[in-house]
Amino acid sequence: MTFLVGVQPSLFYVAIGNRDSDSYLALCARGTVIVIGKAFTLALCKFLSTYLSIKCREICNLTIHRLYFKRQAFYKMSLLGDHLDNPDQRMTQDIEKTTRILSVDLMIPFLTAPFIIGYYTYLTYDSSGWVGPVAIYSYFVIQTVVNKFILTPIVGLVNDQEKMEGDFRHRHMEVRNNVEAVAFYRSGVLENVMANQKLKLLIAVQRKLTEWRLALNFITNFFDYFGGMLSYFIIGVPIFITDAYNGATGTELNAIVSRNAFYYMYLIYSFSSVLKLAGDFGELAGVTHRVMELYEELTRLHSDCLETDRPPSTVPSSVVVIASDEDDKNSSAVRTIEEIHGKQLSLERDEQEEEEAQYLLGAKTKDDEEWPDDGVAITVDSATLSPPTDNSHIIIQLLSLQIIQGQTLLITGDSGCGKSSLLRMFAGLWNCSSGKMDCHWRRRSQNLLFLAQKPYFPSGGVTLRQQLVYPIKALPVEKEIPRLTKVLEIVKMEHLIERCGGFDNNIEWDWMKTLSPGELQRLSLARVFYTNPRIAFLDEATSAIGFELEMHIYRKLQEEKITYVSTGHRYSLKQFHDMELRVNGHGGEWTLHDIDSASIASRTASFLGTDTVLSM
Ligand SMILES: Nc1ncnc2c1ncn2[C@@H]1O[C@H](COP(=O)(O)OP(=O)(O)OP(=O)(O)O)[C@@H](O)[C@H]1O
Repeated sequence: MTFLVGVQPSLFYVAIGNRDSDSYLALCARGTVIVIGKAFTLALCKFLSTYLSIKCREICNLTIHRLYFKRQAFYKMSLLGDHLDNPDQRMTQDIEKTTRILSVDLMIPFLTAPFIIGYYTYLTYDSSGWVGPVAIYSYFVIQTVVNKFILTPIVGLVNDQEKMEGDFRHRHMEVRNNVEAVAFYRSGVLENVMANQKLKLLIAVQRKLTEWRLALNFITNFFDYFGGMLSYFIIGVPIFITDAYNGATGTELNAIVSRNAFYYMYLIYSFSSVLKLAGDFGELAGVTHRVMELYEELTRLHSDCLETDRPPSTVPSSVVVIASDEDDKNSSAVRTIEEIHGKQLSLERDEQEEEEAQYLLGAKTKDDEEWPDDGVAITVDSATLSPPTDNSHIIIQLLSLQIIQGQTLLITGDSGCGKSSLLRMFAGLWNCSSGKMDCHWRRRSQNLLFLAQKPYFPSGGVTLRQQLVYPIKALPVEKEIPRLTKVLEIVKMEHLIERCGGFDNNIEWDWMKTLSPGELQRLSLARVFYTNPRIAFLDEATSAIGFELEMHIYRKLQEEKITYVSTGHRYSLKQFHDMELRVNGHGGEWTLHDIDSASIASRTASFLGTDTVLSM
């Protein structure tokens, strides 16, 4: 199409020069059709390449999501992957940029360039002999060498700029997530200074990049415009030096000059376009590097997997269990991943994937029998625990104990002694540095449910039902309503039903910011009553709740026959536990002993009504 559009003026020169009105009208009609064709082709190319970039983005994002959400990789990455900045930015922006530059900006020019350059080289040779192609090719080589020198620093700077952008945005996210605390501290000025520091770093890199781009743009524009002149230098060769068109009339010469100029200019333009892609390549290299770093880090984390209670097959990141009543279990168990979540995209489809999905749906898997069940959930044998990033800090030394269904355990100790860290070890998030910890049950929420110290409620159109059944996925099942209402009544949060406009109303407000800390803790505990796990691990789960409500909740846990392992500071908690593990926090010392619940209950009774908090 470009060729037809390009030679059209030379045909006009002939028709107009010969005063041939019939040819002139025919050329007008032909020109219109060609332009329509060209416009349509260009629009179609853009459409297809954009479509391709969307598809590529989907594939890359789904692949990285799978690795990121699989087996707590996101946790390990935030804990151990300090050298990898802003994984969220890499997933949300860098992948989009990579696929857009690759598919929209680079692919079509790159695919078509060899054909265009080959064809126009032939046309140039045909009309000017070897002088034309040699001149244009030499011109291209010089341009490439100059570009190369400028492009190398640009790649590094693009990489830096992306990192600074991420840090800058992260600073603002942090303020947004903690608006209330910042307002209470009245620390707006300090936050301003810290945000400005990040901004300054970003602006400095952007300035440098802009300066290098000035040089790049100057060189590119210079070669662009000089290319226009070069085509006329070449046209002069057959006319003035080789006398090839001596016999041509003025009109014919006009047509020849117009046609040949188009050939040479288009060849030069094709080379310039390929070189202009160099800028895009620089940017592509910068962002692709960031995406690949993330991919490699995630692959490394999985090759070095800490989790041992699950077969090493990949658990599809988006597989979650549908809330179902007992009698629904069998029907939900036969659902495939596709039925539940729509088509899943998986590059390395795993044989065990379906099996894992069934396991998460509550169906028995064939190796379920391999898991012994004598009521012992966890055995810790001479385990020494340190934070993963600091082996010299010993939290607990040579700990030996068993977590058994039916036997409640209270972990006590001063703040920072390592109570939450022990739960991290039980949950398989941290490994013991020596000794052994075996989890005899599959770590799923129906067996072992962990409530973190800081409650978590996802936001963005999540319904009350979904919050209650988290971490499983809820479908609107009418008959579950009495059960959900009962669960809310236990934690005295039934007023939420009205506030949320029912169980299935999409809530737009931020749960974490709107509900009080006590309400958030009560709603977390509602999840325990809903899930009804065999053992619940409660990390200071009642610290923001009044004394009486705490007693009520622990009594309900006992009524529901849910075994629990709690951490906490309140003396009153002791009466609800059989054993106490006291962590001393000095070089990892600890003591484990039975609790005489009866005497503690009578002592606690004397405090009742005063809501006194006593340190243990
Ligand atoms: N990711 C981490 N990297 C390094 N050290 C950590 C990490 N997380 C916790 N620690 C350290 O491990 C120790 C134990 O922390 P942990 O959160 O278990 O205390 P805790 O007993 O639960 O405290 P609190 O009662 O205040 O909740 C602390 O000294 C803490 O600073």
